[in-house]
Amino acid sequence: MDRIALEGGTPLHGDIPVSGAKNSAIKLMAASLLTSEPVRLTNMPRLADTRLLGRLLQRFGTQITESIGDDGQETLLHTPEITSAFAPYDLVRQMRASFNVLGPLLARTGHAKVSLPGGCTIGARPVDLHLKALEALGAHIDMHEGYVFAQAPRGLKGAEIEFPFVSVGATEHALMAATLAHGTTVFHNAACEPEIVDLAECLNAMGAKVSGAGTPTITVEGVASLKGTDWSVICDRIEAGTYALAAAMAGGEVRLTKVRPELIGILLDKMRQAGCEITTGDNTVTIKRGPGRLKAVDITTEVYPGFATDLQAQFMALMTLADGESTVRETIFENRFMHVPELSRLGASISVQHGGEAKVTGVDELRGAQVMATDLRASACLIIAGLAAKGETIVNRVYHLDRGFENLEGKLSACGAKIRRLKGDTPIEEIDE
Ligand SMILES: CC(=O)N[C@H]1[C@@H](OP(=O)(O)OP(=O)(O)OC[C@H]2O[C@@H](n3ccc(=O)[nH]c3=O)[C@H](O)[C@@H]2O)O[C@H](CO)[C@@H](O)[C@@H]1O
Ligand SMILES: C=C(OP(=O)(O)O)C(=O)O
Repeated sequence: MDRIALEGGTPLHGDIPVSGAKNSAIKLMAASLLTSEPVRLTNMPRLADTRLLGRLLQRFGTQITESIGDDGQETLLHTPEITSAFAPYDLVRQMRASFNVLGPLLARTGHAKVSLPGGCTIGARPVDLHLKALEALGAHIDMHEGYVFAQAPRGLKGAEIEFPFVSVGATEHALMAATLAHGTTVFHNAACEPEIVDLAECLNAMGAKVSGAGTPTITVEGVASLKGTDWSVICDRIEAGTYALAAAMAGGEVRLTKVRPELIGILLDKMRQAGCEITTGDNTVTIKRGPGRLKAVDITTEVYPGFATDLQAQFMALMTLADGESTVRETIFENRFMHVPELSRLGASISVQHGGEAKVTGVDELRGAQVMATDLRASACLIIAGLAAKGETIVNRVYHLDRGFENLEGKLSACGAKIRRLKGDTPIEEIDE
């Protein structure tokens, strides 16, 4: 398994282009199942998750062609016919969002058998809201041997659906299914994340009738069929935020390009409060940090437009070196502090309290050590910490990172970071060569 080696202490200078969003790309790929015509996704990130979902879609009969065009990397997905509506455990367990093929398969064919999902181990992450929403749309759902068996032989039908709490995945899942339902569906308490808007707009370009995406009430008038389209994947706000925090941690001056600054507004406010100098342009964000120490700032994760849970670990890394004590509250997932013991190996001072709260007391320095990446964003947090730690940090188990960050070493080393990938089982003693 690959590892990342970092030599901390070098300020970053340069441009970092932000890729298309993983969390949008994978839903858009699933949405392509809703039509027999080709869907061309541009500004596509090439990630372990997009590759894995591609393999799953191929099992259903999707033909996939990858190329490069005017809007970056492209993936053409074409499913003239669903040849199988079976999503096996081995593929679905590796990535939570692959469960979202259930709705499109069901809407298009009237039946599907999909394994219960896996994904980052940051909480129990049940799929009850997904299944209740599909049932409300008229699906008959059975579960046995770890599989969901769904049937709607006469098609799905529109319904009024109130989510008891906000779920990004359940909103996206039910939204896709509702596009082909008979009649009108209204979702209340829907998620408002930018990736939902991206999905809804792409579905509309395919001929769906979705309105209200980006607000808590989404209305979908079902249509008989959808057509193909070309769609540019929205920028990855989590990747953008991660590099903004990396620049703040390492010092120097970094300009993020191909980004929509308004999507990371809350993060940038928190970084300004901490003492970073931040300027935004139409599609750029510049982060500058001088030699002084940053100030401790508190954060609480919330649904969009609040502070993103997917940036909590990376922000905590920044706070480990800030002046004072900061409180980090995690309200979305019940087990998303797995990075804390790993940051402690680097010398951070953090105590986790009951109820999803961590107190971070800034220390004068971090020192390089071997650490273990436990999930995707935790991996990014360890990379950020390693950029400032004295000496060498080795991040083990980087396959998590490869799920969601395209060419991370390339992007950071282009700005002067001393970072490299150690392939496979390179012995630790060879690391200093
Ligand atoms: C692939 C993808 O887009 N992943 C993102 C998505 O995950 P995901 O879609 O899994 O996140 P949700 O918004 O659904 O989860 C929010 C909370 O609801 C709970 N829940 C969810 C569904 C359900 O049926 N029952 C239930 O109890 C979850 O356990 C969690 O505690 O949104 C999260 C919150 O912004 C992000 O951290 C993830 O990066
Ligand atoms: C938690 C994440 O991914 P997933 O939902 O696929 O596990 C993430 O992107 O941070």
